Amino acid sequence: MAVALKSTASFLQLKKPETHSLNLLSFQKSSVSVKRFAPMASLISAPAVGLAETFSRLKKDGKVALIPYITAGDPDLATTAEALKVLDSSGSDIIELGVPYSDPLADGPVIQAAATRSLARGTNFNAIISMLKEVVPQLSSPIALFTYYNPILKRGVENFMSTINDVGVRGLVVPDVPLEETETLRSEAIKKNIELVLLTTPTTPTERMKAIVEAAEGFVYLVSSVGVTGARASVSDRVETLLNDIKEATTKPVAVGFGISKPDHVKRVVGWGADGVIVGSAMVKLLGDAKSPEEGLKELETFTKSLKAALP
Ligand SMILES: O=P(O)(O)OC[C@@H](O)[C@@H](O)c1c[nH]c2ccccc12
Repeated sequence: MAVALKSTASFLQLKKPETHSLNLLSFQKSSVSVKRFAPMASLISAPAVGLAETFSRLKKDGKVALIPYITAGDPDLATTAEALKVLDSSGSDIIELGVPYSDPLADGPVIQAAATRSLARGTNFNAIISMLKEVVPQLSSPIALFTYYNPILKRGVENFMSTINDVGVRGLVVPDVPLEETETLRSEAIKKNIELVLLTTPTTPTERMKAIVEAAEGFVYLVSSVGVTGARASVSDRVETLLNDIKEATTKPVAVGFGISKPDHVKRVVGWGADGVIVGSAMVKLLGDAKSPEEGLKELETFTKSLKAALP
């Protein structure tokens, strides 16, 4: 599927709705988070730290956020649960967890294949939510859920936000909603304490980029190159200029993703002033290619540590 990611989600295409049913969950988290969100403690639990706050803590120490992405349910949800813990303890600062979707139009072959395998195994949204309910209390990194728009629409925006908030998700990345359509998403997200990350790309016109960064919560996601997700040989020099342009428009943190797969890439992007680096396909490939879940998790740990070591 060679659909190019042009400007933020200018490629919105709504597909047929899925058939998952809504499953509202409520649960209590650690005393720390209950204290932190005392007024809503009976309904809502969330990890102590959100995305924007994670960035400001790191910045104080001159550090840059490591943000791995993995697809939920590949090879299976039990392994995803373990992978989240491994990522968390190997130096990640925020973890982006992808909800597998049948028409992942911004994804390259690696993530597409992972989503296909995951769906073939029967992974669905409710199962991901149940898994997160168990695992989020064991993590110190906040989770940003990545999903295409259709699963949100299917459940209703308000219900979707409540559901993910109830299990402690702190951020949301939705690649196929144009800025003009994010209003409802954003207001419902804010009500439920979810930070809605917005994306800008090399083809986003400056004025539009300014509107995007103005509306972004948590951090600004700078897509490093046009096209779909997937490891690339190098990170384009243009990222430096793009980063400078964004930094002129906002003081919000900016994380760069798309094609970052090696410690060298990480160093380059950090040298250009990024506040965070997002690494997806390279992580997904390790888990997908491994002979066993155990082997995949070991490789994930080694790889995450090698990226962490490349950060300040
Ligand atoms: O896979 P890469 O090239 O490392 O890119 C990041 C990434 O995987 C993650 O953020 C992502 C997965 N699917 C996406 C679709 C659109 C934008 C971003 C994403």
